[in-house]
Amino acid sequence: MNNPLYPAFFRLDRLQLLVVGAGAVGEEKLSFILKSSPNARVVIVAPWMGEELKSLLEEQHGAGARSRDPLSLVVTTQDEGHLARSQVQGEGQGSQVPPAAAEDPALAGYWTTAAGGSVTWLARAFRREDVEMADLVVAATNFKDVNLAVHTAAKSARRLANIADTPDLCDFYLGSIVTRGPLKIAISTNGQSPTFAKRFRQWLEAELPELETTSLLDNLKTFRDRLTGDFEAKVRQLNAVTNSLLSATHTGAACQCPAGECLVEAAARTNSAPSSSLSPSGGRGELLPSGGWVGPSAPGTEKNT
Ligand SMILES: C[C@@]1(CC(=O)O)c2cc3[nH]c(cc4nc(cc5[nH]c(cc(n2)[C@H]1CCC(=O)O)[C@@](C)(CC(=O)O)[C@@H]5CCC(=O)O)C(CC(=O)O)=C4CCC(=O)O)c(CCC(=O)O)c3CC(=O)O
Ligand SMILES: NC(=O)C1=CN([C@@H]2O[C@H](COP(=O)(O)OP(=O)(O)OC[C@H]3O[C@@H](n4cnc5c(N)ncnc54)[C@H](O)[C@@H]3O)[C@@H](O)[C@H]2O)C=CC1
Repeated sequence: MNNPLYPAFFRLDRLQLLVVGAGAVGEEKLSFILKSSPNARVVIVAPWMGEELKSLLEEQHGAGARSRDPLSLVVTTQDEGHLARSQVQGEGQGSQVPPAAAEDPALAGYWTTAAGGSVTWLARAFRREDVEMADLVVAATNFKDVNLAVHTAAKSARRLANIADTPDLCDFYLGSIVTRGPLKIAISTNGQSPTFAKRFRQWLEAELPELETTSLLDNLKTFRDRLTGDFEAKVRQLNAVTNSLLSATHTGAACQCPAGECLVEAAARTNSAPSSSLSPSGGRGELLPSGGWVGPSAPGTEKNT
């Protein structure tokens, strides 16, 4: 097996992303990026923008004609994750929009999200100095030579680059993404079958219940925050409760919590690790909603993992 990819989870609110090309592929990349990271800071460079991407940006923030005069754009949104046309302020929004983009005469669109993200569109062809304003660069134009020029510029400026039509030139691949509350799953097939990544994402989305997954992780956080003792004791106790969780899912069977109890307490008894006073609900038992974990079988139950 030759699959040496190393996954990492980027904080896109702390990085500047440049996407070159805004057609079908640019739209696909951006729709997944913005869905997963509505707080992302994105600059798009492309002479024209595809209708689907325009709709994604326009529909989600309501009406408003695109304008080349950024000062005529207005702030409107309230909803987290939704994009709204907003006033570009080179100085005030300096942390959001690179000054070079805010001052660019090609500025053709600007949207912000309530989550703190922004999308800035420069309607012109790529220039190699564009990479200077970015930490991460995605090239998604329909011209191989333009994509290659993006790669060359990114590499000479030591920026990380994704070149959508040439996996061999990519520093990183974009993956399929599943989000369930605090749980984020990224899927890659090492570039072999993006369609499988998409299908596997859809399967996970269907199998992983939103509410239960979220409440399980929220409760585990509460449980974790309440633990006392040294690092080893905490690891032991957390392994104890989650070991029981994995055992229940390993066979694919739903968890069999005794009525009114939960896996935390069952684990506390069988592993005699955390006392029931450490259970997140103070003994009432709410780690798992009644009916238990209904996700897919756990792939393995290695110790201490
Ligand atoms: C290497 C990589 C680089 C990168 O783009 O990061 C790459 C490269 C290429 N994709 C191509 C084609 C398609 N890509 C998709 C879809 C997705 N592609 C994504 C990622 C990646 N695609 C990276 C590897 C990820 C991995 O390791 O598995 C996903 C997961 C994430 C995302 O795009 O955000 C997203 C699914 C999101 C979702 O739905 O969850 C579909 C299906 C569809 O659109 O329905 C098709 C058509 C069917 C097919 O070919 O499978 C082509 C040929 C282009 C051509 O022929 O012209 C190349 C270039 C080549 O392989 O040479
Ligand atoms: N990685 C992936 O998942 C996939 C990659 N691809 C590849 O992605 C590439 C892009 O395809 P589409 O989006 O369908 O093309 P498209 O024709 O829909 O869009 C091209 C975009 O590039 C922009 N563009 C053209 N010249 C430019 C320049 N000099 N500077 C900046 N932007 C410029 C255009 O304005 C437009 O926004 C193709 O080469 C295709 O092989 C295709 C499917 C999936």
